[in-house]
Amino acid sequence: MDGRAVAPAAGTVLNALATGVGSAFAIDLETTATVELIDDGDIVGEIDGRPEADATLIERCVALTVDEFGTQAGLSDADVGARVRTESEVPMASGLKSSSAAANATVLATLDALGVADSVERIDACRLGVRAARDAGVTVTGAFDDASASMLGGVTVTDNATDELLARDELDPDWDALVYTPPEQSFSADADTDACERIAPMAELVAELALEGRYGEAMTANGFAFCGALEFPTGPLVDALPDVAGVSLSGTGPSYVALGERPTLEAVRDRWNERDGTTRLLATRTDGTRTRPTNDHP
Ligand SMILES: Nc1ncnc2c1ncn2[C@@H]1O[C@H](COP(=O)(O)OP(=O)(O)O)[C@@H](O)[C@H]1O
Ligand SMILES: O=C(O)C1=C[C@@H](OP(=O)(O)O)[C@@H](O)[C@H](O)C1
Repeated sequence: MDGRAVAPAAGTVLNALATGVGSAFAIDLETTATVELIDDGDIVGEIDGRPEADATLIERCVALTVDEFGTQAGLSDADVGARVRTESEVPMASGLKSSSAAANATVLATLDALGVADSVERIDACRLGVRAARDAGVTVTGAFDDASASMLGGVTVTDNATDELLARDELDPDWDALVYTPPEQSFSADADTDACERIAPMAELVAELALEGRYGEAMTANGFAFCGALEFPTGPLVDALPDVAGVSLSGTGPSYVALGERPTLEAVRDRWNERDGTTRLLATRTDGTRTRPTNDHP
């Protein structure tokens, strides 16, 4: 039994490391997961092109999904094994939610392989991936904000302490996303959480703006606050202002993301291109994670 699913990456409106409340939006960079269920009891993961990277997250996603839904699919989970593989356009540990995209794609691909993808609510599938991320130790809060944006598309606001969806909305359809990724990596699990918690009053203001639908202003305030706490440069934020709708450090960095109309973002791209690293102009996504036929290559 084979399954396949594809999930988008996301950018940050509000980093949840200060208060547990976070907000993110889906962007058009994708991770595809392929799951083959077999009966030898072992679950083995592989990350395309990254043999050294840790596949625990995707292995745990398959295991939890089979535990939860295998019986409904008529399987006895004791014997269920799997080969799971991800192929990804999302740079890893760069603040663009590679872990959420990998987890969502893997959970949905497993549900697809079990033949139950259409009978499981997407938000419940998302919560399974968040559990796997906590078990694999790749997250601080569980990152339900990032995971829900990637699973549902659009923009979400969540409370990661309770895995509650506080809001789901669509961004201005005229906005695209510009993403600048410096050459280094920054793993969420290594972030300075004490420094983030000190800026909780700023995060509370950002949450208010986000819950009023003022996503652009929210993310700019988030950007300056978290660049301060996590000691990332504010230069890329200033490069993008005042013309963009919003600009922020994405997650725990090192990427930055701006929202706005395409001509504005093209001008910012010229400035960000003078910095070391990669700049991408991407669509935002209103759709989230979805299954894909196994013969439909990415
Ligand atoms: N394509 C992938 N397949 C499997 N696991 C992945 C993939 N991408 C990321 N991960 C997991 O997520 C971790 C990175 O998560 P994190 O530090 O939160 O970065 P990000 O901000 O990109 O989500 C990696 O160490 C790996 O365990
Ligand atoms: O691990 C976590 O709990 C989180 C990590 C951060 O994202 P990145 O994984 O992109 O750094 C942050 O934006 C998010 O709100 C919560």
